[in-house]
Amino acid sequence: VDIPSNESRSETLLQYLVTIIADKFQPNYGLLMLWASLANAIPVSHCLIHIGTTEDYLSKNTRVSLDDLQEIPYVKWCIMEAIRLRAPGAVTRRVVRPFKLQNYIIPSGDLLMLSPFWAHREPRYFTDPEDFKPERWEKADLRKNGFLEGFVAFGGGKNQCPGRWYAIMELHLFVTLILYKFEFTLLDQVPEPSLLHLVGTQQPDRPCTVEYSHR
Ligand code: HEM
Repeated sequence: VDIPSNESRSETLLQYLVTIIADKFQPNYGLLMLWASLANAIPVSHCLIHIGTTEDYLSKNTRVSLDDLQEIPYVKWCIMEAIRLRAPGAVTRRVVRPFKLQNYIIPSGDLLMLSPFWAHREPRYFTDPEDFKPERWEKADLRKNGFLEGFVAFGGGKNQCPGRWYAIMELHLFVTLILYKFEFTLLDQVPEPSLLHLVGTQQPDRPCTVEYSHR
């Protein structure tokens, strides 16, 4: 599909991403979008709206190197903040040996669960936890693969998600490419996330229309 710049189209951005085949790099990013939004519950759209309406550094580049990504940490902070706010609902472990936790003996066979979603709402670790504040990630040593204290979206211990840095790098690249290619205008107010979909596939609590065009 060869799309002339600025031509208006009726299909959604997601439809467009899934069907384009003109550029050898694009189909993978379309699929990645689907994977990220459907499988990992990351509100990339929120992140796009935020960056698209607050940042002005995007040019017409269509190729992005790892060095380029280092120059735009703000996009990465937005991604980390999106992951923090919409982290997985629970990480589960089966107890194999009884052990004492405070005053309780936890018997073997029990399931222990940690909720990254709720843990990320702990004000001791994240001030104004419900707010989308990408700047809080400035303190994290992301270049050296360090997270913020209290951030457990990828679990922990020896079974911590082995795909975490790959996932973050791909999202960083994907969001950056989308913003290089498209310009977004927000036509509605930014909706709240639907309370019926706290984890899993995200949905807004009301329609949110965004106009997009080729840069
Ligand atoms: C933003 C995206 C992602 C999130 C939020 C995420 C989150 C998680 C979480 C919470 C766990 C459980 C960790 C634990 O039990 O302590 C996990 C495990 C795992 N993840 Fe991810 N993940 C993501 C992307 C990926 C990707 C892209 C891959 C593969 C390329 C991947 C591969 C795995 C595997 C293989 C495990 C099982 C590890 C084990 O049990 O030893 N994940 N992930």
